[in-house]
Amino acid sequence: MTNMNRSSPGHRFREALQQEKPLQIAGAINAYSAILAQSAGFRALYVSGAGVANASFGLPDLGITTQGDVLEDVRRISSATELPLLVDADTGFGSAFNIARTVREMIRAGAAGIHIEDQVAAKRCGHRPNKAIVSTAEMADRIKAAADAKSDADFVLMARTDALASEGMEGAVARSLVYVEAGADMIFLEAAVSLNDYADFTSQVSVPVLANITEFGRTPLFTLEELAGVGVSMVLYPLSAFRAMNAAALKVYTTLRSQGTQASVLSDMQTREELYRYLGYYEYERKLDALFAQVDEPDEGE
Ligand SMILES: C[C@](O)(C(=O)O)[C@H](CC(=O)O)C(=O)O
Ligand SMILES: [Mg+2]
Repeated sequence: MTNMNRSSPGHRFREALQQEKPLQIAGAINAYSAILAQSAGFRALYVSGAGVANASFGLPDLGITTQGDVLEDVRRISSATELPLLVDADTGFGSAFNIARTVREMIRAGAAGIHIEDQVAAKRCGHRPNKAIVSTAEMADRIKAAADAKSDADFVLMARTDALASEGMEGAVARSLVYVEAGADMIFLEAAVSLNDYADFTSQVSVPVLANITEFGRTPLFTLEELAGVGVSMVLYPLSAFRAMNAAALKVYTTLRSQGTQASVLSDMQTREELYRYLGYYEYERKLDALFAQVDEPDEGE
C-alpha cells in the first residue's frame, strides 16, 4: 500500500469530506448526469447499484447485476467528471478473491471508494422487508479481503450494515465496531428510521457515518441540517435525479402517444442550447472549425 498518488480519487473524496460537513453525495445514473450534478456544485458523486440494475439493465436491485456491469458504468461516469465517485459494490460480488478483484478493478476504473454490505449474496434493496444478513465474522472477512487489496491507502472502504432491521441498534453498533476493526474506513448505516438512530449510532462509532436519504423508503427525508446535528458525516441521495427523470420521461412518452405532439411538454425539456452548454459542445465545435481552417490553408498554397 502506498500513499504516493496525492490526487487519487480516494484522496479527493477524503478532501471533500473535510471541506463539506456533512458531505452531500449525489447519485449519477450516467455520465451526463454526473456532469449535471457537478455543475450543480456537488463535491462527490455516487454510482448506485440499484441505478446500474434499473437504468442500465432494466432489472430490479436484487443482486442480479455483476461486478463487470457496475465497472462499466463506473468507467463511463469517472471519465466524464473530476468528482470522486463512491460506488455501490453490493456484497462485493463473490468471496474473498472476487472481493479483492472488485477493489483492484474499482481503483483502475477510477472509483474513489466502494461500500460493501453485510447482506447475503441474494441481496435486496435496503429499504425492503425480509433482508437476510451474513454473520459478523463473514462480513469481517469480506472487509479484510477488501482492505488487503487496496493499492491506494486513500481508497475509501465503507462497510454498509443492514443489521438495524433484524438486530436493532445494538446489533448494528456491535457489528460496525467489528467492521472498523477489520479495516472499514467509514460506515453506511442503512435504513435508519429516526434522527435518534443516527445520534445513537454516531455517538458509539467513531469513523465517518453515512445516511442514505433515498425517497419512498424507510428513512424519512431528514434535512442536511438535521443530519448534521446528529453527527452524520455524509448524506447520500442515490436515486433522486433518476426518479425525477423517469417521471419526466414517462410524461413525455405518454403525451406523444396521446396528443401526437410534444408541444405541451416542451417546458419540461432541457433545451438543445442547455444540453450543448453542459457538454462543452460549442468549445468542441470551435476546435473543429479551427482544425479545418488549418487543414485548408496548405491546400490553397498548392
Ligand atoms: C443505496 C442503494 O443501495 C442503491 O443501490 O442506490 C439502495 C437505494 C434504494 O433502493 O432506494 C438501497 O438503499 O438499498
Ligand atoms: Mg444498492
